[in-house]
Amino acid sequence: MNETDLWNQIKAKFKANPKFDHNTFATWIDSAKPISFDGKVLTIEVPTSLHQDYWNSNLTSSFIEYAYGITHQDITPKTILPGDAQPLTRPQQPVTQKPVTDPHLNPNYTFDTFVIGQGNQMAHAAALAVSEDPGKVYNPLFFYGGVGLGKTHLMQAIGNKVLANHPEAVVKYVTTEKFTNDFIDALQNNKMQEFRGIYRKVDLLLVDDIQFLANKEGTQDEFFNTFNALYEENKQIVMTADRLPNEINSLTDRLVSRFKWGLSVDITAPDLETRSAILRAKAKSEGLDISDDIMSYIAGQIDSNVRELEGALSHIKAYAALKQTPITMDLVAESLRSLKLTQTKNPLTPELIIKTTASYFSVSVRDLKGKKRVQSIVQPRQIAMYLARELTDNSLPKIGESFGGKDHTTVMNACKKVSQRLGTDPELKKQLTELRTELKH
Ligand SMILES: Nc1ncnc2c1ncn2[C@@H]1O[C@H](COP(=O)(O)OP(=O)(O)OP(=O)(O)O)[C@@H](O)[C@H]1O
Repeated sequence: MNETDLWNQIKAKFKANPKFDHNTFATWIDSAKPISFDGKVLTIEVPTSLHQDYWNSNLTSSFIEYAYGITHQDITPKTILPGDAQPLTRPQQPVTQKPVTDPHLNPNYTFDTFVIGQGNQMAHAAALAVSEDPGKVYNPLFFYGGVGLGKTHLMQAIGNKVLANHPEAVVKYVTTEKFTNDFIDALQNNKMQEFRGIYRKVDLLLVDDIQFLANKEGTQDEFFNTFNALYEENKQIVMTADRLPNEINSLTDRLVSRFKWGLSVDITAPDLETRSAILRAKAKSEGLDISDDIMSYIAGQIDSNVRELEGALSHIKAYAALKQTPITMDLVAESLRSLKLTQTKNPLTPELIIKTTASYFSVSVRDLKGKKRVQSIVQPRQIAMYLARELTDNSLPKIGESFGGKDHTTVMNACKKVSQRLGTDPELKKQLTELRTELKH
């Protein structure tokens, strides 16, 4: 979906909501122009900085809700002012006859930016081979391993390379969650033909986090059929998971055996040397001046995964900017200490929010996760859902799961109810403030 289609659909939802009257709509919403959409952020241009402020305080949460309803993705708005927009580089005419589908690839996830080391060498080699000869060498290619070790990066590097070599190729990256949502959406709206048209006409299908197929029989069936259709046409399939296919709970045998047709490669945690090399590459790309000693020190301190290594570097960068000092060993040590403190201090999860909200309102956790419809339970439950949405980055379906397996629409409606009541109920505002303070302690 491009920015204009998405924006038009979101705009229609604003228009249909009586909360936004004609004037509000015309002044704040209709005056915005869609600029770009990268799969996560829809950039819109608004006429003045006043509009930006108004968007930030009054429209953002509805926007996110509507965007989720349309795409089943967490999409946030970014407002910019006239003149801020990058000049459009897109050609006026389509250069090829290729169907216009967004591959959803991060352009930074390339082979050039991937540091090879112990733990990912084999995965890198397999990825490169597949990108040079898709559909021929290892099909399917399956990466497995722990979080933040570069599986998504490598998988998308294949996509970027295939597109660079063959601009006409149709490449599609999806998370398993997105595949599942698309499938359910197609079923509910009688759009299976369209769904199959999209998924079975790609040259390269990249599916991330296959472990989320666990316990989803219907989606597994459809995935099996998609897999077969592509495989028979020699189209390349690449998948990732946090474990081997046969270790994924209730993954049907026929899928497990299909996945074994190709090559499964694991990615393991990088050693000290590789971590230092990754840090050096990241620091260079961000123009940071950090000595080798300091680099090794950081790599020695953060030994979990590459995502945390990147997080530590950003933290150090921000810390140095804040203190307006160069990056010295002392500054790094202090910065990492503060990072570790915030990490242990603030593990906000829906579970913790449920527990805190339950004790605040003197109701039980079980009731908040249950189905009782009495007001004394329903309101705390809605408040807990609202806070989980606000204070964690869990998706609506994930939050629903934490509340005893509720549907994402239930969470969405709860957030909506709380937002609406906030305008008229000062007591609710006070309760939310107190809960937020308690949760941040
Ligand atoms: N070898 C590497 N060289 C450069 N960057 C890397 C490397 N490995 C991982 N990264 C970076 O670390 C971050 C996390 O990697 P990625 O998202 O690919 O992990 P993942 O294995 O898919 O994790 P998850 O299962 O949690 O999604 C990304 O920003 C990625 O660019």
